Amino acid sequence: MNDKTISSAPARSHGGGMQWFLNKKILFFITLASLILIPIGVGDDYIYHIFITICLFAGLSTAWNIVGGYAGQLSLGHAIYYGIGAYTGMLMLNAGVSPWISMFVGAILAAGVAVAISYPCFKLHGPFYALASIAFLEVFHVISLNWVGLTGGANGVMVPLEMGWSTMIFTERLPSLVIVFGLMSFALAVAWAIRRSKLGFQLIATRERESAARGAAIRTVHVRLYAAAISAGLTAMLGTFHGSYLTFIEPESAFNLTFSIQIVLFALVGGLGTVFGPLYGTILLVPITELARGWLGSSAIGLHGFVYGVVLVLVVLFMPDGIMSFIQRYLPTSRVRRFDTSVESPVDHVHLDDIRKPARPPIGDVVLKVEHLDKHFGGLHVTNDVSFDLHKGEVLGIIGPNGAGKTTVFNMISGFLRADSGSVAVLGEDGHFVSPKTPGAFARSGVGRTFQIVQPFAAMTVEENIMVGAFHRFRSVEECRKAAREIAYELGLYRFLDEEARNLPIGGLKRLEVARVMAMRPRILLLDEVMAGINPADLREAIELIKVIRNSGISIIAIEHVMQAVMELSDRVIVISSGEILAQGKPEEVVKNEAVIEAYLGKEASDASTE
Ligand SMILES: Nc1ncnc2c1ncn2[C@@H]1O[C@H](COP(=O)(O)OP(=O)(O)OP(=O)(O)O)[C@@H](O)[C@H]1O
Repeated sequence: MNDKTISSAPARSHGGGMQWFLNKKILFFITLASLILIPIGVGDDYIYHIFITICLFAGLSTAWNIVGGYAGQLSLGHAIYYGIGAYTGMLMLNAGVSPWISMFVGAILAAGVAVAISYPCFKLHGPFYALASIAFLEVFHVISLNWVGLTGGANGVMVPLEMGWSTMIFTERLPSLVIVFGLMSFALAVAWAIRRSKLGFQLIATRERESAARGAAIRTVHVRLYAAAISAGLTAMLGTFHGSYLTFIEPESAFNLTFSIQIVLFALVGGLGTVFGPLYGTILLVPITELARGWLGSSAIGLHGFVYGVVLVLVVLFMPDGIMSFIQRYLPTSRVRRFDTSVESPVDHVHLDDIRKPARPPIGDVVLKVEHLDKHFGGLHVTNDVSFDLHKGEVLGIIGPNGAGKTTVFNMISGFLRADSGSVAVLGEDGHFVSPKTPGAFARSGVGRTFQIVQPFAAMTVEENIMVGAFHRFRSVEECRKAAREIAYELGLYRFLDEEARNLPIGGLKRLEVARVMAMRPRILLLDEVMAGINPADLREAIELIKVIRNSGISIIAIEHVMQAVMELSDRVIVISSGEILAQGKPEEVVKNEAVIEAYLGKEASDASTE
């Protein structure tokens, strides 16, 4: 590995000339300070109320964004958790318990409810998940209306007006502003920390490509449940505060769909999945609607809906990724880059001269046993009694006509498909064979795979994509980042570290696919047509690179149509045709096999392959 070039670069930063007076961080701190200082400076109760509302919704929207933006689960039922927090606070205050305590009780209750609701619902995606979340909101609305003994039914719950910090009820507005500002800042800090943590990487990877995330050993359901619980807990804490602020709560306002939609809207307008987008979205929308309401009075009932609609249309037209994308485009970041992509070398090419080229070790014992795999899709018998072994350090090529069932076999030996019958056993690190069942279990037992149709985490940078794989091996973000840079360097992706994966050309995406899997440090590597569609120069590099990987002792199974690669790399070749193993043996033998020539290669290709 070439650490020297990677880590010794001088620090430099993004941005142009205006960085000295305004960047994203400074804007953020000015914004936060304004939320406290403007109302204090103006001293007007109504302005205080507007700023309290901004902080409340910014906090709620930030909390929602953890599950809606990071995890990509479009919940329209978040008022459930707000309502749970508000009712818990009110009921416990009536029983003499301070909101400072009930806030945490409400958060725990809401987190529990979020897990119970989300677990079955996470199987639903997009609009179906949104509809399910609305249905649950309605259930809570109906329960709160009818459970009169607990919630007071339609009459709601009031609290005695005992002023003070212990009850969170004040005659002045400033203490309420300070509390809600603190809660909003806490929500922002949690969202910021999550985005930089392993959980944040895993949530976004899950949102972008669930199958690739599962292949990288991410427990996709677990990470989304953590997100749901954290998001619900934060929402409930803000609900408890708001209950005390209003001193009254009833089902219509607590479990309200419009309220839920407002929370989502602020995050959408600000920038879905960004840390500070919900804050800016709220700051844009709440004052407009509140001021319009104040100026137009009762003649403007329902006006906020109109205002939201207009702003949403404008944002979709002019800032489709939200206000944050606008800020990111025009304001430099103060982030100091920890690597220098200006290194002189042609880093868009593989550094075959620089990277370790260990001598090839002898082929070892069996590391993977595939026995009698059978798979049907409806009436189609896709895999019929497929059995083979893979040895340590061996490269096994799989070839065959389109639709022969090669990828289906891959899916069964990486946990993405269950075989109808047959078994797959992987040699574990402890020297015993295990039979994993899920993609995560396969990954944990050392099997890493690429996908025929590349599966990048499009909205993440190249570095982040590779880090997602590295999290399988390393705990700390910095260790993962270092490992990701080293692998990016070796695979010729270093110059693109900061580039979003969606901007890479197909050759780059193929490399990224391999890089992510290599970051998992697999002992068995499954490559599904990684040479397809790349140019001859890249093909040469790719073949050499796979030799380096093989020489490091990793066992490889490669589905490949590019015969040059098959012939040069494979120690053994299996030919699959119509779901069955048609032939197997050394590459030079297989290409002369009459049945293989007939079914797959054709006479000319066979002659060319043996030349
Ligand atoms: N989920 C599925 N449901 C139904 N049929 C499927 C499914 N997946 C694959 N098939 C079918 O199974 C057969 C084998 O597909 P598979 O992708 O395994 O072939 P392949 O050998 O990898 O082909 P190629 O070289 O074109 O990638 C094809 O006829 C395909 O249409």
